[in-house]
Amino acid sequence: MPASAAPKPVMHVMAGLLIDAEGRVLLAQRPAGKHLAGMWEFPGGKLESGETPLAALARELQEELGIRMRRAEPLIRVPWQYGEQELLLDAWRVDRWEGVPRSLEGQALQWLPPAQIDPLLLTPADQPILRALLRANQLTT
Ligand SMILES: Nc1nc2c([nH]c(=O)n2[C@H]2C[C@H](O)[C@@H](COP(=O)(O)OP(=O)(O)OP(=O)(O)O)O2)c(=O)[nH]1
Repeated sequence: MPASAAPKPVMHVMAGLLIDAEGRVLLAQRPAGKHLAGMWEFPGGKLESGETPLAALARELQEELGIRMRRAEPLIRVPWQYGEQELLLDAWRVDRWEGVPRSLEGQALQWLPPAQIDPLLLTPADQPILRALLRANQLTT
């Protein structure tokens, strides 16, 4: 099989659901010119080679929002496919951090109660993540 026909490796993407004291979650808007531009997502990004998932999440939150992640717990892993690219979207709840999240990469940010998020404004792969968050919240209230 020619190298070009080899399947692309699955892309492992970390997504951090920052939950504030009022139970709101932080959303970031994907910038113009990128895949899924204009859609809302959870801050995060791809693992770099040799990086552990949690180290990658902590790095992305530092780079994008300027915060130091202090506590995270796994929420759901969502296998997805965008065109030829297979993805594993690895979503964690982050409920403790240092610093005030701010936009360091020009992305719009907003805090919303999960029940008020319109799933259609999220990337398609984030819709199962939102459902998992709403389910988890129902179990704890
Ligand atoms: N970070 C993040 N990516 C997501 C989410 N939902 C979702 O479908 N994705 C997709 C969008 C991209 O196709 C892929 C990886 O996103 P990324 O943020 O690391 O990469 P990017 O497209 O911004 O590109 P790059 O400039 O960082 O290389 O994951 C999400 O909630 N957070």
